[in-house]
Amino acid sequence: MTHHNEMHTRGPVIRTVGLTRHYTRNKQTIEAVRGLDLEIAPGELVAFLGPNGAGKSTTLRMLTTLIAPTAGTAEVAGFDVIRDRAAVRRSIGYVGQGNAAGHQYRGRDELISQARAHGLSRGDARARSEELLEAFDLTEHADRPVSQLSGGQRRRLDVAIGLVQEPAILFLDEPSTGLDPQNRVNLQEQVRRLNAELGTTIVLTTHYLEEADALAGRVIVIDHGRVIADDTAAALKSALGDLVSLDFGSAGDAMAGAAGADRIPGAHVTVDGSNVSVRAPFGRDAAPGLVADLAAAGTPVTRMEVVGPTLDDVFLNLTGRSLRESDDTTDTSDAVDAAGEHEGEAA
Ligand SMILES: Nc1ncnc2c1ncn2[C@@H]1O[C@H](COP(=O)(O)OP(=O)(O)OP(=O)(O)O)[C@@H](O)[C@H]1O
Repeated sequence: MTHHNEMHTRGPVIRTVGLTRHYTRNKQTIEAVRGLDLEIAPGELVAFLGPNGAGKSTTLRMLTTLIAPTAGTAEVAGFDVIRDRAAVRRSIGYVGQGNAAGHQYRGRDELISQARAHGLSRGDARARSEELLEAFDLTEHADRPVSQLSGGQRRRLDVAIGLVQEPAILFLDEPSTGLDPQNRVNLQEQVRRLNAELGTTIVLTTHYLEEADALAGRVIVIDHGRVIADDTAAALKSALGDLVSLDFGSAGDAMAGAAGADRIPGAHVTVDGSNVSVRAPFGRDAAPGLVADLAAAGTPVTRMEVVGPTLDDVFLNLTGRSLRESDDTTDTSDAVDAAGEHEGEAA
């Protein structure tokens, strides 16, 4: 299969320079996105990871031409999001947080007609639609009008509609929100397949660490409208390193343990009573030697635990806040204005 949209560039498919978006609310300026410089190459699978309100959706909405930047520029598929809006739109697929499917149509018809509208042959459109209905547990609901589907079923149909179009570049805004774990797995599989088999460039937003971790080749961590980290999940995590927790028989032994741990390259050591925590790249590899040395010195470790870093640890290290916590807190403060410009979000 080939793409139906030719791009007129060979460089990055997405490039932003100083991309900025402000909102004005109650005479106050909200700097939702603050000077984003990004380059995304063809075929990349990128996750924007960040808490609620970080600016992920706003970024996606600018890249998909739904809202205009306040400042800066963005090119998608080689086209400027302001000057060549129509060309950008022809090159992309987008699944927003709202609903895409028309109410009166049956799910299957909606899928097939979207596939046809994006250039698939009648046969391919049918086959691909059935495949996606199956993948998202929608087969038995496919003949019901969309208006009669539950929130979760509609969400799955929306994601399926985004995937059926087979665009060169696909934007998914929190595609897994509202999906149960099994459907999340199905979604990830479908996204991975589009990326691998068709070379589709995929940019998705998520606040699920596990999803960014499992799915994306590249994780762009966004907080307060800025990029605070941009790398593979593996690189982000290994730069932070493992957490080694050591218990000792006494606080005195722990002090000796901390002194030993300090010699591990890149170690960040904290002591709490008779416990020593060591955060260090390759901490897992250094731990056995440290334990042996301490035993030989007469200050033995009584219990050791090694925990690999998570993306949440990465976020915590960069911001001083947990991604999960900041999620909750921002959520409440934002709730007041939730009715803003957003498309009606599925409950
Ligand atoms: N239409 C709007 N009017 C005013 N402020 C807005 C509007 N849309 C978003 N904002 C504000 O801009 C900031 C960034 O919001 P945005 O939706 O881009 O974040 P997000 O990272 O996508 O979070 P979420 O996961 O909740 O969608 C937030 O402070 C939000 O309240």
